[in-house]
Amino acid sequence: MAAPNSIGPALLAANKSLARLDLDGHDLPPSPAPSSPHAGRRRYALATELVYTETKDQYGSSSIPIYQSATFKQTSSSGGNEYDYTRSGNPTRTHLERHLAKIMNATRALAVGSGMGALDVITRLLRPGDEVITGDDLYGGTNRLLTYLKNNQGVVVHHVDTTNVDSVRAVLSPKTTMVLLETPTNPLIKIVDIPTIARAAHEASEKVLVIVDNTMLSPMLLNPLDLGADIVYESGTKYLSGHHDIMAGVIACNDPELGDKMYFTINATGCGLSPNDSFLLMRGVKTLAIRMERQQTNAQRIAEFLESHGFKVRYPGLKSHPQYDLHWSMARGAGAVLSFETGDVSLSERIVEAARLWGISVSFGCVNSLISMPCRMSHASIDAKTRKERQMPEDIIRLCVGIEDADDLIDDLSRALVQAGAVTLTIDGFHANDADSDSAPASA
Ligand SMILES: Cc1ncc(COP(=O)(O)O)c(C=O)c1O
Ligand SMILES: N[C@@H](CCSC[C@H](N)C(=O)O)C(=O)O
Repeated sequence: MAAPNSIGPALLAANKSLARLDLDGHDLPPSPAPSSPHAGRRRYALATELVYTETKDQYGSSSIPIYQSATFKQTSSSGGNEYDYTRSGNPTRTHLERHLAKIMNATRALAVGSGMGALDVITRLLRPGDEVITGDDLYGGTNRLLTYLKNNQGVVVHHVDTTNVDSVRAVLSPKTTMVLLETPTNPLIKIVDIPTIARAAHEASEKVLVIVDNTMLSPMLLNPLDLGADIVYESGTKYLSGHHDIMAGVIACNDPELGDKMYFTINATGCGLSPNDSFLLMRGVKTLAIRMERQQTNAQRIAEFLESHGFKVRYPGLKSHPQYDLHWSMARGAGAVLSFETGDVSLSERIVEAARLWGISVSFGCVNSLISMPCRMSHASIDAKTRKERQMPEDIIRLCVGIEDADDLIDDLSRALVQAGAVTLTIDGFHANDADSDSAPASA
């Protein structure tokens, strides 16, 4: 991808002798070392930029060292060093944040201890009486935090069907301060029109911030800031790190004032990502392109396999997805999370429990494939009544596809489907068994 703007190399060279440079050879910002305002400039295709970083330490280290230090010595009693304390800033975290800003097409990125930590930092911009518009299919933890803010902080939260722009317009008002979107939604894989909603929101209220949770696609497949969002955040626990060995959250924006306000919260509350986890996230990000490529190829095959056997599959890589065109007008890929229904909760239970290669686990975006029942697991914090009102099928199974061999994954899923009694194995292959429900798989 072409760089939107590149820093003039001549300008950098001219100032080099005067400037104090950090590990990346960037001018050092004033303490406490926020991400550089020019961090988000890309020169190469994303797959290259994910890998390409320069550390310019005295040893020519090829990956960022872990500055496992809580405090930093100063040259005088009034300071004098870029970093004083890791809660306020740490060289490993700064290196990661600059790298993230670049790949998220942002001027500022901030790394915190989890995806929910990222949303907490963002929602601390809200004041009592502020109004938030968000979806009716949302990650359970997001729903929980918004409900807390509604019950305890005087924030008004409207849950509407964000796939319908008119439903959003109907509740937009000058009091709206945030519109919080997920696309594809977790777990119903509904697609939200970011540019149209962002335009409508900005027309309705000057102070509105359009926030996109990009956890399901990652910057590899979607850049919400380029589509009109003001802030993008995601759980770095998922695709960005890719191995389920850390918890992390990432926030990015292009407004320096907004970046400063969120940095203030991170420093004040102490939720910045640790040096060790910053290192691991940095390492994970480098393989994002190759992991995502493999994960989506696998996911596409599995979605087609299930659909061809009569299951109702939700995946934006399938032409049958009702918002296929909208998804592809915004995104560069379909991601690797899909869900399907069986028509029967106990049948779903049996399928999940019969799988061997697919780990029964919450989360997604990892190299391992996972299977789960969202209503009992990732979304159990949404009470049963609300789940029903929001039309979340209790039998829905979510598959989070990893990098294993696709044939092995399909074989294991086929075996689980047969063992659970969802399909019958005949001489011609698998045939879905009918269940007494509208959403049951049709007979193949
Ligand atoms: C869409 C989405 N957003 C945010 C989060 C929160 O991320 P974390 O678990 O890293 O706090 C999750 C999962 O937990 C998620 O699925
Ligand atoms: N017990 C956790 C559940 C985390 S769900 C993780 C992930 N976002 C997913 O969708 O699988 C909680 O209560 O938050």
